[in-house]
Amino acid sequence: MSAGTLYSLKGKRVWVAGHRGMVGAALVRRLGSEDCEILVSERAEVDLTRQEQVERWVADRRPDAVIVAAAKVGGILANDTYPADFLYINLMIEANIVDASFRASVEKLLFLGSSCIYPRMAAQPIEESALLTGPLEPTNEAYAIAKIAGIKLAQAYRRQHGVDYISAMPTNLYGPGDNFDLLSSHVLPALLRKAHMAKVTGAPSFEIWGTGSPLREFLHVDDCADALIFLLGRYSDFEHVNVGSGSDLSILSLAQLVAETVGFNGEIVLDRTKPDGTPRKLMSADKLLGLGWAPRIPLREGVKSVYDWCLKTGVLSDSRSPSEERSV
Ligand SMILES: NC(=O)c1ccc[n+]([C@@H]2O[C@H](COP(=O)([O-])OP(=O)(O)OC[C@H]3O[C@@H](n4cnc5c(N)ncnc54)[C@H](OP(=O)(O)O)[C@@H]3O)[C@@H](O)[C@H]2O)c1
Ligand SMILES: C[C@@H]1O[C@H](OP(=O)(O)OP(=O)(O)OC[C@H]2O[C@@H](n3cnc4c(=O)[nH]c(N)nc43)[C@H](O)[C@@H]2O)[C@@H](O)[C@H](O)[C@@H]1O
Repeated sequence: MSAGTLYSLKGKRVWVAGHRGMVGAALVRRLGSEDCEILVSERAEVDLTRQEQVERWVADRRPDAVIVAAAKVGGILANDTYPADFLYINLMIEANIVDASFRASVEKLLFLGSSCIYPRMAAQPIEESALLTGPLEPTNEAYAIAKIAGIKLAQAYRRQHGVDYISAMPTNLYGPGDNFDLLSSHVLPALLRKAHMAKVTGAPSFEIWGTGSPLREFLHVDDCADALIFLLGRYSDFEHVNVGSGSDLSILSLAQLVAETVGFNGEIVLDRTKPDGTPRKLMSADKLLGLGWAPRIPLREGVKSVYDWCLKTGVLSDSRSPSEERSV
C-alpha cells in the first residue's frame, strides 16, 4: 500500500453499479489503471430497484468493494416533474445495494449523492456540516431526500455494524456520455446542444431557462471519477465528502462560454417561464483538498473536449424538436 492508503484496490473485485451512466463509465475508465477486477451488472440481468435480484447478484458475484453510481438522474425540469420517480427509484436502489452489500460482507462501499442535499439557502461555500440545517430547494426536494437517506443509510450501517461505508457528494457534473435530451438533461449538455443546433441551422438565437442569474459549480466527470477512486482508497470516516471544483459561474456566463466554444455568435434569450432552482450551490472543497486531491480539468478546456466528443459521436445531430424527444 502506498503512503496514506487505507484501502488498497489491488487484486480486489470492484462493482461499479450504474456502469453505463456518465459517472459509472468514467469510473470504469479510471479503474482501468488500477490493479483490480471490475464487475458490472447489466440492467436486463439486475433491476436495481428489485431487492431479490440485487441480493442474488451480489451473493453470486461477491464484490469486495462497491461504488453506487446507479440512480435516477436528471436536470431541474425532470426533477420537478417526476418527484415520485426520483424519490422511489433512488430509495430502492440505494437500500437494496447497501443491504445486499452488507449481507455479502463487502469490505468497502462508496455511495454517491449530490450537492442538492444541502439547504437551499446554505451559507456559501457549503461545508459538509450544513447538511440538514434548513429547508431544501423545492424543484429537487424528492431527489435530495433520497440522497440524504442514502448518506444516513451508509452512516447507520457504519455505526451499527462497523462496516467501511462512505459517501461522496459530487457537484454538477458534465462529460462524455452525458444526457443531451433537452427535456431531461442538466444545463451544460442542454446548452451545448442548443448552441450547436442554432449554429448549424443559422438561427439568430437560442433560449436558456430562467433568469440566467443562478450560480452553479461544474466538474468534469473524469476529475470526479479520479476523486472518487482517491476517496475509496484514502477515506474512511462517518461524514460525507464534497467533490467539486471550488468555483462557480452564472448560467448566463456558462451559456456565453458554450456559445464561444461552439462558435455561435447570435443572441442568448431568457425563457423566464422556466424555474431557476437554487440561487447558488458552491460547495466548499476544503475537506477534499485537505485530504490531498485537486481537480485537473479547467471548465473551458473541459467544455471544449466534450464538444469535440459530441462532434465525433454525432450525439448533437439529432434534429428532433424538444417536444418530440423521449419523455424522461
Ligand atoms: N450528473 C450529474 O451532474 C451528477 C451530479 C452529482 C451527483 N451525481 C451522481 O452520480 C451518480 C451517477 O449519475 P450519472 O450522471 O452518471 O447518471 P446517469 O448517466 O443517468 O447514470 C445512471 C445509471 O444508473 C442506471 N440505473 C438507473 N436505474 C437503474 C435500475 N433500476 N437498475 C439498474 N440500473 C439502473 C442507469 O442505467 P441505464 O443506463 O440502463 O438507464 C444508468 O446507467 C448518481 O448517484 C448521481 O446522483 C451526478
Ligand atoms: C446536479 C443536479 O442538479 C439539478 O439542479 P440544477 O443545478 O438546478 O440543474 P440543471 O438542470 O443543470 O439547471 C441548472 C440551472 O440552469 C438553468 N438552465 C438554463 N437553461 C437550461 C436548459 O436548457 N436546461 C436545463 N436543464 N437547465 C437550464 C436552470 O434553469 C437552472 O437555473 C437537480 O435538479 C438535480 O437534483 C441534481 O442535483
